[in-house]
Amino acid sequence: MTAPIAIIMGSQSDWETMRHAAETLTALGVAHDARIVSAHRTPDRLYGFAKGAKAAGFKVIIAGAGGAAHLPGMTAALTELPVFGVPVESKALSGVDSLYSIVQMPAGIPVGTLAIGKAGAVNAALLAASVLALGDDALAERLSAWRTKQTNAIAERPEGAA
Ligand SMILES: Nc1c(C(=O)O)ncn1[C@@H]1O[C@H](COP(=O)(O)O)[C@@H](O)[C@H]1O
Repeated sequence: MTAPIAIIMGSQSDWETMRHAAETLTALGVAHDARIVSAHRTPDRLYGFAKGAKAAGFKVIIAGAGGAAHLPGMTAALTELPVFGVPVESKALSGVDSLYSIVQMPAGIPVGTLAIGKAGAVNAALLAASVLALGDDALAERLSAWRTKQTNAIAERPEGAA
């Protein structure tokens, strides 16, 4: 059976960021499939993946890319599955280029755009899991437990305070 969530990224170099989405999904017990797909460098692979994603059984796509980050938008243009875009932090412009490339989609082709970098990758995974949890009570409970654990890990007083 195909994993319900695809994590795609434009380059191997994005894995350092996108692995945080994979690790969050693993912590939630959600199966996922990570792949390198580039609108620029492997356009045929992107077309085949995005056109076939729904039939393959994917429910949500997380797409991370940096710089001229066309991957999330092009993926959304080719499938009606929900697409969450993660702007990868670029060297030249610190990810602002990635963010702007992903966030300003024209009306009609939506990409849910997250924050730049690790926080965006983690939150993309949590959002994707929330979508799946609408039809999966056991996952909804695991998500709730994940939140509780996070809350409990935060101390009430800062270390070093008198
Ligand atoms: N933005 C895109 C796309 C795309 O949008 O199709 N394909 C690769 N890239 C990005 O190029 C950056 C540099 O890639 P390299 O490190 O391979 O040179 C990566 O962040 C990747 O996401």
